[in-house]
Amino acid sequence: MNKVIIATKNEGKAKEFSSLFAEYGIEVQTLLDYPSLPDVEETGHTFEENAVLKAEAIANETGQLVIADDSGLSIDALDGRPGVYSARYAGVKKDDEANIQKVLAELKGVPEEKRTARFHCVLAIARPGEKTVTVSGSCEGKITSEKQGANGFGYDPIFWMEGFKKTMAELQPEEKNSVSHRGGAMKKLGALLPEIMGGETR
Ligand SMILES: O=c1nc[nH]c2c1ncn2[C@H]1C[C@H](O)[C@@H](COP(=O)(O)OP(=O)(O)OP(=O)(O)O)O1
Ligand SMILES: [Mg+2]
Repeated sequence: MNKVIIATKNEGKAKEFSSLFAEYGIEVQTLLDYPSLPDVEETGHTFEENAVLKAEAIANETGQLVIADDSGLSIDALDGRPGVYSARYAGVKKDDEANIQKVLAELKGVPEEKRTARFHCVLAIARPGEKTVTVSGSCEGKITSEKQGANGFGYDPIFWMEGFKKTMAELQPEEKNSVSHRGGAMKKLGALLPEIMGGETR
C-alpha cells in the first residue's frame, strides 16, 4: 500500500484524511506518528503560503512526499476574520471552544442574512527536489447563533449548511467529506495523484 505523510497535528484533519485517502488505497501518517519532527511556524499571510511552508519543511526533514493542509473560516461580517488566524483566534493555545465563543460574541446582534461565511482549504504537495503543487477548495455556509452537533472539529458546530439544514457538526463524516472545503481540494488532488505518486495508485 502507498503511504503519504500529512504534515498536521490536528486529529480532526487526520481522521478526515485517513478516509479521504483510503479511497485511493493510500495509507496516511501524520505528525502525530512522528512526534520528534519540529513544529513549523505558520508565518505566511495566506492559506497557500502556510500550506507550502508546512509541506516543504516536513518534506525536507523526512525526504519523503508530504502533504500539508492549511485551512480556516472566513466570515463576511468580520471582514474575512478569523481567516489564516482561525486556529489561534482566541490566543496562541489552540482552543476550538474559545475560538467559537469569540466568533459568537463578535457576531452578537448580526442578523442571519449577514452571517455568511466560508471554509477554505489549501493542500500543498511537496517532494524533495520537485516543485510544490497546491490545490484548494471552499465551502459556503452561515454562522449560527449557538453550537449544534458533536461531529467534526473546529468551527463545525457553528457552521450552518443550508443544503442539509444542519450544521457541519451534525453531518456524518462521509457527508462532510462529500461537500467540505477539504473534500473539494482532495477531489482536485485525486486527479493529480497518479502523476504525483508515480502512477502506482489505482
Ligand atoms: O473542516 C473544518 N471544520 C471546522 N473547522 C475547521 C475545518 N478546517 C479548518 N478548520 C479550522 C480549525 C482551525 O481553527 C483552523 C485550521 O488551522 P490550521 O493551521 O490549518 O490547522 P491546525 O493548526 O489545527 O493544524 P495543523 O496546522 O497542524 O495542520 O481552521
Ligand atoms: Mg496550524
